[in-house]
Amino acid sequence: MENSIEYKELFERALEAARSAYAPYSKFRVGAALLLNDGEIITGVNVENRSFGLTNCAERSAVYTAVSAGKLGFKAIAIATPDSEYPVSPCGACRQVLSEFMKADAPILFGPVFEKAIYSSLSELYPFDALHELAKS
Ligand SMILES: O=c1ccn([C@H]2C[C@H](O)[C@@H](CO)O2)c(=O)[nH]1
Ligand SMILES: [Zn+2]
Repeated sequence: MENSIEYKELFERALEAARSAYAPYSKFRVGAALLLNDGEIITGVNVENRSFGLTNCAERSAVYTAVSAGKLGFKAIAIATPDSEYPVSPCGACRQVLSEFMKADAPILFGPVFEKAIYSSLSELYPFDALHELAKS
């Protein structure tokens, strides 16, 4: 499963999305690709602001785009950080938001390129959240 074509495609979509990142301050582009239960992929990018604290991460942009389109049921998420040498994992805020919508065993992969990506899961990145089952179809 870890090298499946499905995950390579998901990661490549995240990488492609990262080109649209709005990151003039950090110059650190991030793209995220959410895999829906029906196979559709929805992407998001980090959107920065000159008031730095208002920055929205790529992961949350993807989730909010999907939910705004009436789509729930997220199977996996890939996060591409092409400007980093090493994998960068989702921040705490994004882990909390992902936990609202994804099952504990949902795969989360992240890396600068697919070949260096780390395969993790929501339960590994955000443990002790198993009791909240609303919206996790
Ligand atoms: O997992 C991550 C890590 C960082 N960022 C963004 C926030 C900010 O715009 C830039 C630098 O931290 O990268 C994300 O979107 N997702
Ligand atoms: Zn984040």
